Amino acid sequence: MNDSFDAEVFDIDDGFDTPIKRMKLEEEVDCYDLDDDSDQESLEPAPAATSVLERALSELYGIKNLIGPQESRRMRAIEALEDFIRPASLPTHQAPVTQPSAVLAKTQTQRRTAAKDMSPALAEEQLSDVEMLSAPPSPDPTRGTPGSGRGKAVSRSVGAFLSPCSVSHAVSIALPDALEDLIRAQASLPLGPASSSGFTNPPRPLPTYGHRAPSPEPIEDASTQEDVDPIEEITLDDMAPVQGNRRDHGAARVGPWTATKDASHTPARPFGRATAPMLDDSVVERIHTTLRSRFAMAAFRPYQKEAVWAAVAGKDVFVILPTGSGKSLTYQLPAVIAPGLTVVVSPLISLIIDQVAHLAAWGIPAVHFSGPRPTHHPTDLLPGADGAVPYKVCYVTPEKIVQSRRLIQIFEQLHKDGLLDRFVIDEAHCVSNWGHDFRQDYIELAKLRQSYPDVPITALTATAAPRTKQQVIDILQLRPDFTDIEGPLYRDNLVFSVVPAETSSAMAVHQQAARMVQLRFRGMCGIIYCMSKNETTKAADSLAAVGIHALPYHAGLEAAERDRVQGEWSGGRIKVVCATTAFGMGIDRPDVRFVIHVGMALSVAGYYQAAGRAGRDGKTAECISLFRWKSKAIPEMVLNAAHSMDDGKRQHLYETLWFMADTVCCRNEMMLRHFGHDRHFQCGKCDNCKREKSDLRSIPPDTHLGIQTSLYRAVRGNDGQWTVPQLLKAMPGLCNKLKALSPPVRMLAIIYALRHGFISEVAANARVRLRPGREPTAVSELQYDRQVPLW
Ligand SMILES: Nc1ncnc2c1ncn2[C@@H]1O[C@H](COP(=O)(O)OP(=O)(O)OP(=O)(O)O)[C@@H](O)[C@H]1O
Repeated sequence: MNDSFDAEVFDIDDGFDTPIKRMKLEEEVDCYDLDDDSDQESLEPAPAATSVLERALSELYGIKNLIGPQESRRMRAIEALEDFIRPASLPTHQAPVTQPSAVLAKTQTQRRTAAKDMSPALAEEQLSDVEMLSAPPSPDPTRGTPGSGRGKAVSRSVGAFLSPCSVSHAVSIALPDALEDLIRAQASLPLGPASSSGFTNPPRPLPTYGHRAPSPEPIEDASTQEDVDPIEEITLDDMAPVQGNRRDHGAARVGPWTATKDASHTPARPFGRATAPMLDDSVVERIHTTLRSRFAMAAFRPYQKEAVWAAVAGKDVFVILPTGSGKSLTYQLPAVIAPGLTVVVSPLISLIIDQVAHLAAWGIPAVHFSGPRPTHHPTDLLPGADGAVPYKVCYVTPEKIVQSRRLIQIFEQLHKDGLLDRFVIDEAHCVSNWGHDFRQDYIELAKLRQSYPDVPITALTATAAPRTKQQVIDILQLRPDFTDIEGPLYRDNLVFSVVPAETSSAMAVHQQAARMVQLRFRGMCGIIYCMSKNETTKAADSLAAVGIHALPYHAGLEAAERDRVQGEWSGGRIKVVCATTAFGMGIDRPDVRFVIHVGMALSVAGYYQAAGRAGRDGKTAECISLFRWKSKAIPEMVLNAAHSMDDGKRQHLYETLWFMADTVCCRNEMMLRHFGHDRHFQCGKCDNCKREKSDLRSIPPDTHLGIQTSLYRAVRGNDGQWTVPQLLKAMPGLCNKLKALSPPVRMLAIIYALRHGFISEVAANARVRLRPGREPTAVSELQYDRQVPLW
């Protein structure tokens, strides 16, 4: 195994901006707490190690506060971290998957200095530690450093445990971010309760703990180590992404989510990555001052710093952060600092108006060109006699920036004068037809790079799966060295559940939703998402019938009426809006406690986007989908998908149906998988994590094969004359095994068989027939995973 690790060593007292050394290590390095007299036998993460673990877990799995005094929790945490950093299962040509960044060091000098202020006994111990650490490495790699008996930085393939106050030199590999941000994140992120249901896998013992490390090597003076190899600065962008899930159980997932393993997909990626370029101290100071004085914010949220730094450094930036995480600041703050104008392309007029109002409230001059009656003329953007631009931020719709010749002329003029600072493409997933909200005009934004090659571009979105992301990068022609910022998309305050609708009638579902609001969310603020404009009015009527005042909102309303509804809602005068997805992106009321879908979202990403309106204040909020399994519209949709939808839309439909029907897999895991995070995860809060019994889980593997075979035969037997609804209806009669399945599971069985090619669709005259596809496959060949449902 030739795996080596790129590691950086930092002096703890100098902060973590500049590594004092970069080195290559042949093996991973654990750092033990030197103050722990009991040696490695009772290795306990010191506080900083706990922070490191928590951060890693938060980054990777969205799990917070998992590390507690209980051994089992700790072990689960360590198991998770181990999975994160252990390279053993990676192909040898790959670099470690995560940033080789966080490294702690307490120099001997510092320890000697510290000893001066200690009591004689402590000082003696401290100095003895220093002496001990100065000792040359043990000639016997299987023994500890001579005379130590205490923890050392030792090579082993488990984890990184760091203690800032007691480790002499420690090297960590695999932590995703600078420690400075770790501490900030720890300070600013509320820690949610640990998952009550815990992980699906039983916690494993830690066999390597308590064993004497095989190859202790102090990393005290890296320059004397043979494996030191000065390396180019490594950023996360240089790192190869994870190839699949390095946990055995996750690699074998089946279901629509495995589609991300198709050759046409980019590989899965790790949670959370970002790297900030270096900036002059004066610039850094200015950024912090601006944050506090102009935006009245005390500190950056996670990942904002990296994005702001990169923008200020003039780089192209791609930011994928969760809904409500504060993406706007990542271009607004650099816009304030830069000398010229920042142009923001945003898809919705309501969103634009909202942003301009926010900036006005902070005293930042902003203007917009959107809608049929703009309030400004493009020449208003030109600099005055003093040469300064009157507006720092200009919002435009994609249509405007593409079509308005006058506006284009002004941008060209500003560009010539060196006053066009940056283009920002908000909701950048709209560029991609793989995205859930594709907008034709966004494609035209490709011209920005062609017309203004030297003007940097920022792309922002909360919802870009890998394929979408790549398409956005290609279309916008981001420079190869663009700064790539991805935060974990998991929001731990959102509780997802899918509730079967009592009947298939739309009216009954609206009434069910109204009762739910009346009983569970009375007096709270929320949104009811409907599938059609018509439905929004009917849903509002149903709420009125139970005494809850709600207003409808959809794109068909007059602009003034839309503004009125949004104003009433944002101003807190009405609590509930029944809306189509027109009321979505950018809606930023903090205290939305529930989002109920009475109609099916058209994609998982769209669902995430809509649900993301909830809980933006960080407090718990519920995202409920009332799903009409009994509705004939669902098989119709599957039926139509084959001949009327392109591959992307069909994939979205299958995934969404799967998301709704799956009663085993954590809802958050399904969403994260959609976004390319191929990891096993349980939030412990969603309906599936809390569910004790599932008819999916109860199907044993051989039955899966039986169902597969039955489907295959059934379709063949009828000479391919089956339509999807016919088959759904006939299924219970076709095979005993299918009889037992509920309608959702039957639907999943069909989707599964279609996705995996056991049956194939043939579209003819707007009807779809099903034909047998490839032979049913033994479950083992499908790498069946006992932890997750086969369909
Ligand atoms: N560092 C910060 N400190 C405090 N508040 C912040 C910070 N950054 C952003 N916010 C606030 O968080 C809220 C959400 O920010 P923003 O609208 O930029 O989110 P977003 O990531 O664009 O969400 P969405 O994708 O849902 O539109 C805003 O009210 C914003 O003012």
